[in-house]
Amino acid sequence: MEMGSLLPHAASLFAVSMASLMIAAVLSIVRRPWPWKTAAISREAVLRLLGVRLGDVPTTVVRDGAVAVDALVRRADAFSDRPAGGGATSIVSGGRAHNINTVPHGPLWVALRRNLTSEAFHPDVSASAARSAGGGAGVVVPVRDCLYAALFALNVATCFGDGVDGELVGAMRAAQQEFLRFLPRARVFSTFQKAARLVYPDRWKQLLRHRRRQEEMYLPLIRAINEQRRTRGTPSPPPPTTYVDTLLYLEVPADDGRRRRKLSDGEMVGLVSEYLGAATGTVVAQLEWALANLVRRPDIQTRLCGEVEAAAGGEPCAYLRAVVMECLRRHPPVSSVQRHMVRDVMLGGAHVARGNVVSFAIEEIGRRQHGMHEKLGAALPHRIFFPVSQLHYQIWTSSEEFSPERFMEGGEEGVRLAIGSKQEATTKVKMMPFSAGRRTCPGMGYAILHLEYFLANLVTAFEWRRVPWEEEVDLTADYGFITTMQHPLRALVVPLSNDRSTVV
Ligand code: HEM
Repeated sequence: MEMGSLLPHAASLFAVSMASLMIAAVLSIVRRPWPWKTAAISREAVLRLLGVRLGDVPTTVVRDGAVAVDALVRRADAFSDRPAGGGATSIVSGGRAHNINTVPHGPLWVALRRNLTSEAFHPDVSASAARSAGGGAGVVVPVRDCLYAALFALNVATCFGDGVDGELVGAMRAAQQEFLRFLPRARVFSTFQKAARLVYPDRWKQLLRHRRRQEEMYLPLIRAINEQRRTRGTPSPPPPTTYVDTLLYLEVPADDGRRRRKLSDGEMVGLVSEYLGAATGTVVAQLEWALANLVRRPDIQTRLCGEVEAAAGGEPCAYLRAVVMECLRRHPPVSSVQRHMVRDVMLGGAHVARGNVVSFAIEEIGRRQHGMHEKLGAALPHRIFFPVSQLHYQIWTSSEEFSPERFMEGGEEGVRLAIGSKQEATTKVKMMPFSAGRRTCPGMGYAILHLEYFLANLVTAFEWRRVPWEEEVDLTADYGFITTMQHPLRALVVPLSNDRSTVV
């Protein structure tokens, strides 16, 4: 072989070896314990300095209701998918398995969502679970933890039935809360997962540990229900009475689009975790915000309690609904919703490229206050703002004030809670706490039922007062996965039936 023909070969060999050496060097640095941990500089900050943004995508923020509804409802085809990385099931399965929240729009989404709205929330299923959960509201000490325990127990009953051991319910609750606190950190695995796993090996192990714990708790219960169903199921299986029942019945489209298949264990665990998480955290946050406002405004509390007591016969309670609506407007538990763009679009005069994310600032839409986006943006890391210029603000009267009266007859006009269809999208949009369009929250009716039920009972059983030796209740928000009170509510709770007082 001539020297001339060897040279390019040697050069490419040299280049390959150098590249391998560099990759090995980078990996060995990345996998070593990071010295800057001790210097209080985060791994994310260093990677960002180097221009690496794992799990991050340029984001356009929409702060105007009309633009939001135009996109989410009228142009739903382009705005139907969320960005990847919203759930452990999809991350752990490398995008092969999903829950409702993460599955791309298509036949599987239709099947899973229809099952939740038409089967699990069917009055027969909810009623049987509600009966079994009887008295789940419990005793109120301390507010957030107590509400969480009560709502979680109720949702476990609607999910698995009433036979779940109390200790196991407690363990499931602790695991679910820990998992939800961890979930935002798993976002780095949503894109370039292999690289992210090398950079964050401990975080990846943590994610797998969370997932295993859920499997260990949920799968035996799911299998027991399946077994019961099979033994009772001759000649035909009994009608479903819980969410898990509906999932066991369900057949979803197979990948080939022609056949049907049953859900896998992984999918079931993900769907159960989604149900327990979505149905508990949001409602608890709303109830805590509502009670905090009632402590600050005894006049509203007195009117509410009076109305509920007078309506003991079961008439609708307009003021109770107004308090719930005002709470959803003023403190929506989900501050923004995101869409992953499947194609280039023009939005409110701005060009948004395929692959980018559009974030709809639904809290701001319900409050109509300039400057809010900076606060929300600061809480969500790595946001890039392309403000949409077309702002048709329909300002509420004193939008920061908690005023249920605006939802009573003669109050402010043009408010809709659900904006599902293209016809409805022509009405004025003043708030959208459950979002709008195809992926709007399927749990809206269920959530409002629970909010009214719990609130009505809490204000008629107790009086909620400010703790006299403490500061006024602080309404500062903590914009996490769900928007909660930064300083959990403490209130003096006086049972209305007798005179014992309890500080919670
Ligand atoms: C006050 C209570 C609640 C609020 C404010 C709320 C709000 C929301 C919002 C804003 C979204 C995102 C919609 C979008 O991306 O356009 C959502 C999605 C979702 N919510 Fe709720 N939610 C609540 C309660 C519930 C309950 C009780 C459930 C019952 C299991 C539930 C299940 C879901 C599910 C499965 C999704 C994903 C829907 C899909 O991708 O098709 N939510 N919710």
